Amino acid sequence: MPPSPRLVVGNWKMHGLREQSGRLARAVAEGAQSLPDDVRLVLCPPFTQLASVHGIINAEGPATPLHLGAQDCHTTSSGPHTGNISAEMLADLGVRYVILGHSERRQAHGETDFLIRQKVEAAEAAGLIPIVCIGETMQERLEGRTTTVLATQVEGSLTDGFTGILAYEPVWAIGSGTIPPIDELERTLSLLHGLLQSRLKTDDIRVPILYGGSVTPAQAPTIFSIGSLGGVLVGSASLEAESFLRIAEAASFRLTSQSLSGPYRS
Ligand SMILES: O=C(CO)COP(=O)(O)O
Repeated sequence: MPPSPRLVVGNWKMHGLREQSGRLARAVAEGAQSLPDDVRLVLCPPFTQLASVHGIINAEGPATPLHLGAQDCHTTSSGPHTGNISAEMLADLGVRYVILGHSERRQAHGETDFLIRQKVEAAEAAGLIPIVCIGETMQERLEGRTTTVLATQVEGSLTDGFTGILAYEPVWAIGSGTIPPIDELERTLSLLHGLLQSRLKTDDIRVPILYGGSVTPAQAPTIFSIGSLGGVLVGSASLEAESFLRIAEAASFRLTSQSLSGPYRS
């Protein structure tokens, strides 16, 4: 059976005014048409650009490998929550994916695993695919607590029948220009697969695991040499069409077919 397409997700964070966002989305949409068919792209612009980016993606027609994602949602579908956006509102706009529990939200907005799980429930109820971020800080890593931290986050942030996407983003790697040593990353992915098995009480894990943190065109071939990797979550390098598309090209299994026998690919 051919492997599932890899996902290359661009998290634009709080970047992008109308003109620049439009230019970036159009360039990505155009480049996406010539990508290998085992790669899918997701653009996650700020809320203010979702509608216009949706228009640009839609203009490419239903067969486009490019989809729309948001960067957060509220736990409920509507109500007196000034300044918040619900999963239902996102779905209504044509959004398909939503990033939840990003470390920048965990740290700057005090988001807990429990809150994130409630958001995951809301996203699932609205028909969105949640991309749940987890990852250890440098201090936790130095204290040898990575496994415990990841186990707690997987246990607390995911719903019982979770069918979304898990993104492993070591906090210390984000924006640092550094990625974990590749053998360590491979071991962590294997660990996460085991944690998913016990959290979801099944050996048949279909949850793709993405890596995020300083993914660049230069690092991408090394990262994608891990056959079991479901894709990547890209920050800064997604703000330029050329670098984002180069990462997407490197995601194709055609380049990495020799390493497809990863430790837990089913
Ligand atoms: O936080 C990230 C994606 O969600 C990663 O950001 P960078 O790719 O800029 O390190």
